[in-house]
Amino acid sequence: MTTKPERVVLIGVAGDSGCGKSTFLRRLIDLFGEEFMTVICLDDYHSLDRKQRKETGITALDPRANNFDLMYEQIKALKEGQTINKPIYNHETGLIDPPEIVKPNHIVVVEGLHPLYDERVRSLLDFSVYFDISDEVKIAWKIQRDMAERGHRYEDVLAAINSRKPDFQKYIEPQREFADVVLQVLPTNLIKDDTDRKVLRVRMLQREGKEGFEPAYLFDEGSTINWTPCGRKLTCSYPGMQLYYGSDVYYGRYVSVLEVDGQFDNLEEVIYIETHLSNTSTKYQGELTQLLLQHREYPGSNNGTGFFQVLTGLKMRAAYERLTAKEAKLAVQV
Ligand SMILES: Nc1ncnc2c1ncn2[C@@H]1O[C@H](COP(=O)(O)OP(=O)(O)OP(=O)(O)O)[C@@H](O)[C@H]1O
Ligand SMILES: O=C(CO)[C@H](O)[C@H](O)COP(=O)(O)O
Repeated sequence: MTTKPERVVLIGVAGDSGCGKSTFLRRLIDLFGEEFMTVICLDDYHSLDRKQRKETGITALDPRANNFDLMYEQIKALKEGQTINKPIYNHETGLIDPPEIVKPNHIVVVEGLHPLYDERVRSLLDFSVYFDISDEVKIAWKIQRDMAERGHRYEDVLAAINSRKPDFQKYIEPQREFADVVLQVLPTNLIKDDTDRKVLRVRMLQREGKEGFEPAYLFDEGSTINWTPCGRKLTCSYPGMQLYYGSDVYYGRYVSVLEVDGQFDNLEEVIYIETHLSNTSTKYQGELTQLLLQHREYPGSNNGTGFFQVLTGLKMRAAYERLTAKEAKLAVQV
């Protein structure tokens, strides 16, 4: 950590395992810097270890396998600037290790399965994102990772995903109602019956009416826009690229929706898209493109997943700047 923070800004990153949270966290570190930001993985609040879960048949997604009282107390303490003694869940052994000391930092990110599940924890968050990956894409990503990197068999990966599904639907998915941004990753509409899942349709749902959060928009705020970018300015090989902007109602609340379907052939040309967006919370024209270019090797950099992850990160930075400026202002007033 750099200096002692005046105001700890708390960010929630929610989603199932294998949905791109770690990639997003790397993008946040690029924006905020490692020293400035501390990540708390909520797996550390598992109250049942792997053996106990196996014996009881309770999954890690089930709230009964997690200690929300301790999670709340400790996250609240961090937000209040206090140091905590956080438990550690060891994914190698499946056991709960002795706790570690965590100090407050300017930005504290709580990431994992349940950052928005418990009403008390949720109320502490200053900004949140939920990664909503459709089953088709989730399977493709998980199979790719677990087979290539972890030596798992195709049938085992599929069985693992299916066995998580009931509790996922009961306890994890409903949290998307509470997120400020939901990133939906869906199969493309540009290729009929696509099974490759290389080309993706990605939607960024931005909550309307949150104080200080100004959703990004395409061309004209409040309009509905379908945009096929000019092929001379944005090179896209088959099946091309399609963008959309409009508003929708999500869990009974208004959201602004941005959508990118397709992939970028040439990342430098993303600037063309960026210049047609407003409220991006960039510091200079081209910053979004620059951030993407900085790590073209991150998964999804050539499509809407990377693009919207960067945009969400920029919105989090704006929230941080707004909240700390407000806090500083209040401090001056008293
Ligand atoms: N945008 C993307 N495009 C393509 N593949 C992706 C993308 N994001 C993630 N993946 C794939 O999914 C895998 C999991 O991503 P990541 O590690 O970021 O997820 P996670 O939510 O942190 O998972 P876990 O909680 O299990 O660690 C990556 O190794 C990669 O193979
Ligand atoms: O969904 C998960 C979050 O990452 C894990 O499955 C959960 O934390 C249990 O971990 P493990 O399988 O290593 O016992």
